[in-house]
Parts: sequence; structure tokens; C-alpha cells
Amino acid sequence: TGSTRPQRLLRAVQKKATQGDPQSVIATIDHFCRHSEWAMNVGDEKGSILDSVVTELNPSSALELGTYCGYSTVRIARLLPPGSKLITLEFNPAYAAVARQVIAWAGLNDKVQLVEGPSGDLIPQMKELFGVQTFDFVFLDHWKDRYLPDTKLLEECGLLRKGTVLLADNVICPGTPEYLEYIRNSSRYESRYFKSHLEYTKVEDGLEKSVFLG
Ligand SMILES: CCCNc1ncnc2c1ncn2[C@@H]1O[C@H](/C=C/CNC(=O)c2cc(-c3ccc(F)cc3)cc(O)c2O)[C@H](C)[C@H]1O
Ligand SMILES: [Mg+2]
Repeated sequence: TGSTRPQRLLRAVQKKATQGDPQSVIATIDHFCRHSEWAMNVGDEKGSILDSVVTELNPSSALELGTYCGYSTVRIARLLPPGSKLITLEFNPAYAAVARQVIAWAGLNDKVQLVEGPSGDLIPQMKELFGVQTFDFVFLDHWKDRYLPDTKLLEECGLLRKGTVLLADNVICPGTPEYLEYIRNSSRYESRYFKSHLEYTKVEDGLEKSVFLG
């Protein structure tokens, strides 16, 4: 029984990245994915767009759907002001275990709460379990056919407020057609497409940034 790709990615982080240095964790994962084994992290090019959205917003409460190895978790959490919290949801225990160690290596445990379980069950429990009122920022990067149902669930659970920003990865590749159709035609959102490329490739992809209007 060999190792999995996420485990090999984690081993690279523990071998090459500096403990407590999120930037070196990010650089190590990008190098690993570019030169050793491709993995579906948001990557450096789309990651820079993610950084600029988070920096501009300066969110106090943030939610990530789909932790995977924790790459975007580290990208977001490293930019959060003191006292802010990023809740990240991951339903695969093996990925959650790897992500916890990546987040710990980056020294970001105090800013991140990784919750294991499916978003559909956890979103309705956000208020009672984690004392969340509303989210300032949501990063969607889990199964692409779950972006729309989970966005509607966030609305129904009163977890979005006037000005909440949703940022969705992969709206071109693999694509999230139902989500784009809904969010671009809804009078309750103001959306903008950020053209970029699929992580570590020349294939087109992009991020959709949508502001909830209340
Ligand atoms: C029902 C449960 C829903 N609720 C859930 N609740 C909690 N956690 C959930 C839920 N649904 C999924 N997850 C977790 O999130 C992660 C899933 C991430 C999915 N990401 C992609 O599929 C993708 C593909 C490509 C790609 C592009 C080109 C290619 F050629 C190949 C691949 C690129 C990209 O940037 C991509 O993000 C993780 C693996 C999975 O366990
Ligand atoms: Mg993605």
C-alpha cells in the first residue's frame, strides 16, 4: 500500500517548507505540483486573484467549501487580520488529515477551523456549532455540482449579509454551468469574472466573484 498524492504533497511540505512560514508552504506546494505531481489546488496564478480579493475585503469570518490539501486554506488564512476565523469544510477524512498537517506546518491553527463532514449537513449548523452570525467571504472549491445547492443553502440559513463576497473556483474548467447561470442572472448578486488559467497549465479557467446584495 503506497502513499497517496496528498500524502506525498504533505511530505514535500514537511521536508522543504519552513515551519510557521505560510509563504514557503505555498511555494513548496506550487513547486511540487508544477514539477512533480499535478494536484487540483487553486495554484499561484488564480491564487494571486484570491489573495487580492481577500486582502481588499479583510474578512472577519470566512468559509471555504472543499479543503482538499489545505493550499487555499493557507493562502486565505495567512491574510486574515488577528481575531478573524476561517472555517473550512472537508468531508474526506484522508484529505482532512493531510490538510490539518499542512495548516499546522504553516502555523495557522489559530486562524483556521477545519470541520470534517459534508457541507450540506454542516452549513445549517454553522450558527449553533461555531457561533457564526454571517460570513464576510466564501470560497467555493468543492464538487462543482454542489456550488449552486450550497449557495442556496447559505442564503436560506441566513449566513450571507449585504456585501458578502462569494468567490468560486473553476467556473470554466471543469466548469460550474448551473451555478454561473443562477448567480449571473440573479438580481440578488453582482458578479464579475476573473479570467485566468487552470492551475499549473495554459488551459483557460477563471474565478467568479459575486457580491450578495441582500
Ligand atoms: C456531496 C458533498 C458536497 N459537500 C462537500 N462537503 C465537504 N467537502 C467536500 C464536499 N464535496 C467535495 N468535498 C471535498 O472538496 C474537495 C473537492 C474538490 C473538487 N475539485 C475539483 O474537482 C477540481 C478539479 C479540477 C480539474 C481540472 C481539470 C482536470 F483535467 C481535472 C481536474 C481543478 C480544480 O481546481 C478543482 O477544484 C475534496 C477532494 C472533496 O473531498
Ligand atoms: Mg479548484
